[in-house]
Amino acid sequence: MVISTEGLSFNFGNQQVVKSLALQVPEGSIYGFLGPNGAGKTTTIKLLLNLLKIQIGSIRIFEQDIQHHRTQILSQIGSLIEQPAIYQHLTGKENLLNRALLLQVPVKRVDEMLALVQLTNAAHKKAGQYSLGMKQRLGIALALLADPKLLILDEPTNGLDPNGIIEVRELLIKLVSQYKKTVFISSHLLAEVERMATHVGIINHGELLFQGSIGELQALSQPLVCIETDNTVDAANLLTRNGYSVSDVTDNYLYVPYISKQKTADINALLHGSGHAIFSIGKQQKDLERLFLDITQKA
Ligand SMILES: Nc1ncnc2c1ncn2[C@@H]1O[C@H](COP(=O)(O)OP(=O)(O)OP(=O)(O)O)[C@@H](O)[C@H]1O
Repeated sequence: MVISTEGLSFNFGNQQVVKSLALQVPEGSIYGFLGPNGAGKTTTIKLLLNLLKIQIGSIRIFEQDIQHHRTQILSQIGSLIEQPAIYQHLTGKENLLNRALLLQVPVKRVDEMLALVQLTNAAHKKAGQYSLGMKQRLGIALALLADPKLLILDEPTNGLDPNGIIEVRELLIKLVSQYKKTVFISSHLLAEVERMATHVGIINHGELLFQGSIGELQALSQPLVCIETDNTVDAANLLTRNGYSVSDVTDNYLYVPYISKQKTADINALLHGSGHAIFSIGKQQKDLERLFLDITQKA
């Protein structure tokens, strides 16, 4: 594991904002750390980066305890929390050159990083004139300058337009697939990370409610048969009278728990035989956003 925490808890005064967290972040993963606003994501990230002092529990990064190997571990982590620290009056390239000098990184990395985050054409433009998406990418380039093995990003897509979100997403996928990095990314929107995350941790009120691969998360949701028909209320009553349970009814659709292909065909025949027009019928996995809301609202 690249990150593993045990019994990690944190209080602000008498408010417990992180509760006995056991994070497991595998090497080479894009780990989506999800939770609604105020769930405790930023606090957890600050603990991982040693910006807040551990009160209870332990953190191991690269299989080493952060309290004993702080400098060594942190030199291998690139991070972006809240707004990237960018000098607005300097160009993108000057920002990177500045940091490269500070970190004693070979200057040729600057052009490589500009190319990686697709800012080569904007290298000589003042960072203050960058769009939000460009600033985030510059922030990621700054975080990558020292070639860290692990990238920790706190809500990097916050406030970006759909194009900006896609650009950041594609960059992160490239970092993992081509450059073998591990990426830990927090978000309050599942939709933003579900297309890139390989693993997910869902936190609410400081507690980890789910952790696993994206496949394991999907497997939690029960598949449904989604039926598009003319009179959904009548159709739902007919199905109920015939022993089917109906999960949901809307103006155009009704949903029945999926049992088997044969049962789906039986439902189709039953509705059709009773004069209902079936416009479409098919198996549907509950969408992840719904599942995310279910998980976070139960807590
Ligand atoms: N410095 C602080 N002093 C006191 N309470 C704090 C402090 N920082 C955060 N909190 C509280 O801790 C809780 C968790 O906050 P945190 O910022 O970790 O959540 P989050 O999941 O990152 O939310 P967001 O998406 O809104 O940033 C919140 O109730 C917040 O008000």
